[in-house]
Amino acid sequence: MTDKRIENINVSAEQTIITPNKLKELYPLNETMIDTIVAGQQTTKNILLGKDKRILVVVGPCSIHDVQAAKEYAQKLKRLSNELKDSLYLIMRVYFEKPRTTVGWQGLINDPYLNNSCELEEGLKQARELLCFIAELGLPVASEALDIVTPQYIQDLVSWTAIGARTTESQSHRKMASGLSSVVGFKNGTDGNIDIAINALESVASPHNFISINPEGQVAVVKTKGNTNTHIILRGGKAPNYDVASVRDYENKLQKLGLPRRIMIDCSHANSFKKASNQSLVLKSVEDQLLAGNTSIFGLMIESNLHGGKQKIPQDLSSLKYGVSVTDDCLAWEETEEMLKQFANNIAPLYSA
Ligand SMILES: O=C[C@H](O)[C@H](O)COP(=O)(O)O
Ligand SMILES: C=C(OP(=O)(O)O)C(=O)O
Repeated sequence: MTDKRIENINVSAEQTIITPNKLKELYPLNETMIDTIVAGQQTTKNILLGKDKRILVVVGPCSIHDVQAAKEYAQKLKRLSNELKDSLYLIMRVYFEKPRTTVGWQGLINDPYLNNSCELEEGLKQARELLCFIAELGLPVASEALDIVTPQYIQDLVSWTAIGARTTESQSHRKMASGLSSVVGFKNGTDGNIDIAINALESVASPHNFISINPEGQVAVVKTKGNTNTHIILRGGKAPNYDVASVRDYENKLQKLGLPRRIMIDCSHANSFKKASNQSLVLKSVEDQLLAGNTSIFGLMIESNLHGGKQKIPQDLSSLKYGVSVTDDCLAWEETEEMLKQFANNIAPLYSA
């Protein structure tokens, strides 16, 4: 007999989960957290607009897979941020959603137990609990918005947002970003295409309409006002793109389109050939460019963890090494601290006037 099913042929299960409002009731904000987020959103905007001359540094693990290790990292970063606050504004990379080139672990929200059980509700709970902890510490957070529904659950705790290289050209991501309250950075494409990131700036500045969920979890049409607090992020492509000539080229492109010449440099990814130790070379080039008078580079991204390197997720999770990345190669905390202190010290003359 002919199988006449016409839908859900490739769907194996469907499960309703907690609503955004219910998750927020479980992990509510207090005054300290709200103060952290307001300051984080406002300061990143001021740096983007050039009103605050400090360099924004988005630094932290490639991905969060262990909430305890992330809390330990956040405590260290908070201390360092107090120390370097005259020239650098440190904001922690707290990335819960990983875009993959093909397949692989997709982050804490998607698979919090790292065993393909994909307990997404538990992932959302762990993510929100961690964000509340970091906000309570007084440290602002940066995250990538990859899934277009999850912002309803956690975005109130995020002060800066990335749209990744694999989704910068996606209309759905641009529409979602047009409604975000934070500054949003768009990466160039994995092949190095910068035009898709520049086009994204124009798209997200406009109001949009799209279908998502509301805080009660009902399907809703979201109408956005458009977000003009946006910028491009140079992450390298077929070749690195942080050098003086590339940066000038992108500044000119932005200027020709009447867009603000504001650029963040990602020291990792294709700019480092995915080798964590190369991030210091990128940082050195940024330092030289700033000292030579560059005013378009306002921010940096660095991938760093408690311990250096990376590891494959083992079958036997008891052999997972604590504080080591399960995605991209990361700098160790001590190297990160040393590198940022040196950078802050070297660019200090720019802040002494
Ligand atoms: O930032 C992390 C990775 O570079 C990104 O998620 C892609 O990873 P993959 O190429 O290993 O899938
Ligand atoms: C996935 C990331 O970067 P990209 O989109 O540049 O590959 C990331 O920053 O974690």
